[in-house]
Amino acid sequence: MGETVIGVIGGSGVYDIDGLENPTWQTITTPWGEPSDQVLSGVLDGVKMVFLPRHGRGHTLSPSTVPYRANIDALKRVGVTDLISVSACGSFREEMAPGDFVVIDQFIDRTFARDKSFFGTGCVAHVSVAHPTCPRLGKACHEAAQTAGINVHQGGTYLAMEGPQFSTLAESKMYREVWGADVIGMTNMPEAKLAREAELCYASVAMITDYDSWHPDHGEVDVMDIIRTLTGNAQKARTLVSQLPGLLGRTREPCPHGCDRALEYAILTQAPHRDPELVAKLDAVAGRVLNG
Ligand SMILES: CSC[C@H]1O[C@H](OP(=O)(O)O)[C@H](O)[C@@H]1O
Ligand SMILES: Nc1ncnc2[nH]cnc12
Repeated sequence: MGETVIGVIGGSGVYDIDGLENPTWQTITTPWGEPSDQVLSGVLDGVKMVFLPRHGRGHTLSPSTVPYRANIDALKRVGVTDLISVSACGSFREEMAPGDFVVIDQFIDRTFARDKSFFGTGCVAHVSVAHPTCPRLGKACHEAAQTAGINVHQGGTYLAMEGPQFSTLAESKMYREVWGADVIGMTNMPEAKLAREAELCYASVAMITDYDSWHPDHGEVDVMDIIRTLTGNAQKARTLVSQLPGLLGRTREPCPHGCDRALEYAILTQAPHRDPELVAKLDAVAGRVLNG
């Protein structure tokens, strides 16, 4: 049994969280560069919580320049065990309306201009992302959203696009009709893959802001409309987060789905052939298996 430390990555519109006891903004140094911002640490209902605004306070980082590896390393380094990502998304489903939340369970990764792994030459690892989110944590997010009175959908496929421009109409229709995606955003990849490599339980909550461009009655995405919906969504997200300590508890058992042991058999490079510099950089992410 270990201590629960809840991590929250706040997407567009979510630059802080409410109600933390002893809130402190702290600078975390990582071997992967600077995280998006300082992290806000504190205690909520007796459970440690750490918050990181994905685009930085003031929203200075674009989806392609968010330092995903530094962010995940920093959260792992400060002890996060259970990581919840909240993100503004477009919807491909009539019933997933602006203002609704969707607990994501699958991804289609269309991003191409980002570092996608902590591993590489000198320390090669292959983790499974067949089930890229933690079902236990996803269930807690669903319950938290219901308790918070949010119209929430359990399960959905998130298409991660590179951006920063929104999709063309042809892309929007293809993602929806041919590929079967439910929501679209620009940031959950490689975040989810990196969280798995760092052996973190990861759940993603999509906050729907718009119908992308496919919907005949809604026309194209308008950032002013998104921002209007985002403000209400951000408050709902903070209410959802405030329910999580009660649902997750102060202590945790090993993840029943194995998220916290994802690297157990994943590293292929034999010990004498590992690059000591890369191994040193992996201290937080993979120290459990490399130095254990
Ligand atoms: C607000 S418009 C597009 C912007 O919002 C989403 O950000 P996040 O996923 O961090 O909430 C989307 O991915 C784009 O970055
Ligand atoms: N339609 C959309 N496409 C990509 N990212 C988004 N974030 C919010 N709405 C979006």
